Amino acid sequence: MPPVDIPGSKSLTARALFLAAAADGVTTLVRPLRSDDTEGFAEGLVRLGYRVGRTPDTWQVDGRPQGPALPEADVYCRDGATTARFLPTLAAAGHGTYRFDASAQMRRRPLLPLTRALRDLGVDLRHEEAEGHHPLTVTANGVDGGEVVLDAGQSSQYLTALLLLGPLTRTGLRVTVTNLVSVPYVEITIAMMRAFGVEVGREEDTYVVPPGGYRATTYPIEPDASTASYFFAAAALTGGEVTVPGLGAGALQGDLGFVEVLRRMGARVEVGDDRTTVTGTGRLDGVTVNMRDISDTMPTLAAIAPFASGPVRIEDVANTRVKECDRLEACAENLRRMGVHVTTGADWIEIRPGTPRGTEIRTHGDHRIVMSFAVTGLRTPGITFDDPECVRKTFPAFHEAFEALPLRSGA
Ligand SMILES: O=C(O)C1=C[C@@H](OP(=O)(O)O)[C@@H](O)[C@H](O)C1
Ligand SMILES: C=C(OP(=O)(O)O)C(=O)O
Repeated sequence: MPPVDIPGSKSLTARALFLAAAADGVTTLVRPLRSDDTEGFAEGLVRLGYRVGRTPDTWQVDGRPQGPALPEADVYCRDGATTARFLPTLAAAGHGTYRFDASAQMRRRPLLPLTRALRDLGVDLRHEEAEGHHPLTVTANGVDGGEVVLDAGQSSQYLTALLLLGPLTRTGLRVTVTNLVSVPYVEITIAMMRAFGVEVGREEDTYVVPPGGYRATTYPIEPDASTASYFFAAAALTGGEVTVPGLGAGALQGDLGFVEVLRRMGARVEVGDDRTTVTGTGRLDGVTVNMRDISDTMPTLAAIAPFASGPVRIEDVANTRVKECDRLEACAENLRRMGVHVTTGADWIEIRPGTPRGTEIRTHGDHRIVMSFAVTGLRTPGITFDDPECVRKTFPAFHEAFEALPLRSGA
């Protein structure tokens, strides 16, 4: 079957936009993700006074090492946590008054450890309503730098934001981290900072970022590995085969590791230099897996879990409760509505084998709940969604692309 064309990585696109805006010239992003999150990020840059040009396959950003071009701006971050956490951090390095707000969903999500760290660095940052949530205003006057301690147990994005800020400070930054989740996302950040000319040092739990700014470059965006997980899971579930070009052994994204979970369950997996193929074998074993590093793929696994021959237990995923929705509960709720036996704890979920019944999935406005249970729909007739279009966050054309897969089976 023809290879599946997966759109660009949300995480790489957001970081590349930040780095491009902060760099010392014009940066070109090649094949960026065009979705609500990344359009929102680019629009936020424009509101701050950056120039973002577009061709069908590229975005060009005129970097401004001195910070936003406008002395005042009001930025709406939509549902995007990368936008809502990275852009105020970028603005802090400039000079002006910048207000950030976000959707109701994003307003509920936390950012206090990041805003505390920014305040510890001398940034004047005020929350308008609830402490540690949007909306907020940054009255920026550059950042001197120094040392901060950060609890990154809810989100690695707090650490990424501070690392990205480091080279824009006057003296550099040392960030000591406790409880870090989603470690591979920090590795993406460090690799991308290197591509823009900055080497992050490491002394045990302390990340050391030198001052000196970023160099503009041309940056190709990998296909999104979390998005690819739905297509790989579809192959494993139906006995079909899916190849994704552009994601291979050299990929930056930890979420490609989801294929190793499918391999443990019985699928055939080939990770080449620049492509990955998953082939379903008809076997899908139960598994116990720690998903702390790859928790965006927890719902993908939960959605195929009832078809495994034994229980599927997913551990160490407490922070999935502070994503677009409480994903542990949303997965449990929807599986139970399908008649599947599920138990959950503070940071785990266990799903027993069963035969899911068709139902309307309660999406809670979460793109991953839709895309995950679309995979269940390959084997379960009658699955519909109360908000199918919330996939716009990362993959507006998901339904068309998924429908085009020749994988539907009752097998
Ligand atoms: O830095 C990033 O681009 C992301 C980090 C992860 O978040 P957490 O660190 O909050 O787990 C991931 O879930 C999110 O989709 C994207
Ligand atoms: C958690 C997610 O997004 P973010 O935190 O970037 O809003 C996600 O895409 O699954």
